[in-house]
Amino acid sequence: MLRYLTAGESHGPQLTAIIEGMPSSVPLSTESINHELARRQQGYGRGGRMLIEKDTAEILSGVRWGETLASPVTLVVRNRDWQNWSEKMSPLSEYRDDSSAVTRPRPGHADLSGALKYDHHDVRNILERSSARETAVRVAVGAAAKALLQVFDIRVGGFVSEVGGILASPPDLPLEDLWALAAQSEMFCCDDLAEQRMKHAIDTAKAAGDTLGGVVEVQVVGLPPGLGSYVQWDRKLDARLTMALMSIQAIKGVEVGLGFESARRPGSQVHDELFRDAGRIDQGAKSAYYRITNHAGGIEGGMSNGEPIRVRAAMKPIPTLYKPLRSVDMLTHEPFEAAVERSDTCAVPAALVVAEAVVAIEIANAFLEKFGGDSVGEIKRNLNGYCEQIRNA
Ligand SMILES: Cc1cc2nc3c(=O)[nH]c(=O)nc-3n(C[C@H](O)[C@H](O)[C@H](O)COP(=O)(O)O)c2cc1C
Ligand SMILES: C=C(O[C@@H]1CC(C(=O)O)=C[C@@H](OP(=O)(O)O)[C@H]1O)C(=O)O
Repeated sequence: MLRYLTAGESHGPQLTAIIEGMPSSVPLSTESINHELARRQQGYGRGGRMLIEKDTAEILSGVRWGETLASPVTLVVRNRDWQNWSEKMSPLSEYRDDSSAVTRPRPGHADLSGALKYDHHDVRNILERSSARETAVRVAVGAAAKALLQVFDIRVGGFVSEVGGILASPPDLPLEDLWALAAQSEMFCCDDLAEQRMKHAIDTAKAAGDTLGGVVEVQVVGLPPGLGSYVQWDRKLDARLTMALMSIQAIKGVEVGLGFESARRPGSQVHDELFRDAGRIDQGAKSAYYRITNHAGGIEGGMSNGEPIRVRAAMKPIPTLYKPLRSVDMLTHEPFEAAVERSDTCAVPAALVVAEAVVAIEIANAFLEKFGGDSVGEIKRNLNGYCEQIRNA
């Protein structure tokens, strides 16, 4: 089983992750992690913070000579902005300055509920950890999960399908070609016209002091059927992916396959019919069974069914607005209008990269549960044995 924890504040010195359960002999380099970190910093609509940060990862344990050892992997992403905050964020009591306390909770953030829950009078004690800055190191963990999956030819990618109500229409191409197209576009959206309209909508929202959300779609290709299980609620793959996606800051909805649309259609237009072709095995498929539609999004009964997994996540608009929202000062109990120094206008492309990361982590976890072993070699033997078992099914 793959487990991880992250630590670190948005304006503290660094973000740290420890990954436990990584098997031995997975190729892992800072270059592959940095590639994902750079993708997360891309995207039209980000604010001033992204001009300060140039995220790179350090691997501080669990990897030797480019391969994992099976011991815990420690990853660190440093905050460049820390140098501007070292006194305000110092662990030393002599820097305490109650006059700088943030007493004005921002609507749409963890600020107010967090201050009440943890008995803090300075909202900075909440917002530092609830910030989506934490997603930088989760993307680093996701890069490690992608590296593990890559060994078994399982790949995770995606694109932005909607921003501010503008829908992208990706061309009808294999998923990996769509990922390549998305990689060339600033909004990761595979549709030039939609991209232009999205950017214009972001400019308009920004000029009006407003913000925009959107929808991202993540796909996984190369999975055998049978990851996850129907036998217990917390083993269902769709439930686990949904939780992982909902754990991303500002994600408010998740759909698997057709999702909510399946509730509007009759059964004949929802369920994917089954076919079998023994020749598929010779062409590298793991199962002779296939479907010509994939409305289920690659998951039936809480298990991968061998088709590509397709999940979507909806991101709400960024809650910090230049157009002030009303709130209440927790010190004076007076109403006020929240003033902003800097914030993103739209971070949907960044959320796509985070969504890919958490999906990769959860898929890697389910993969290790099914084929678990301590080394890549052992997992390969387990996977091959299973493929042999289902080959003539
Ligand atoms: C990549 C990314 C960047 C974000 N940037 C900002 C930002 O600049 N300003 C802001 O107010 N919220 C930003 N958010 C959203 C908040 O972190 C999030 O809405 C807040 O923590 C409350 O959590 P909740 O929306 O899940 O309830 C961002 C979220 C993500 C995923
Ligand atoms: C730092 C990142 O995102 C941040 C997420 C965030 C929030 O409130 O969630 C607020 C902003 O940070 P700051 O308050 O320092 O300007 C974003 O820039 C990042 O994505 O790396």
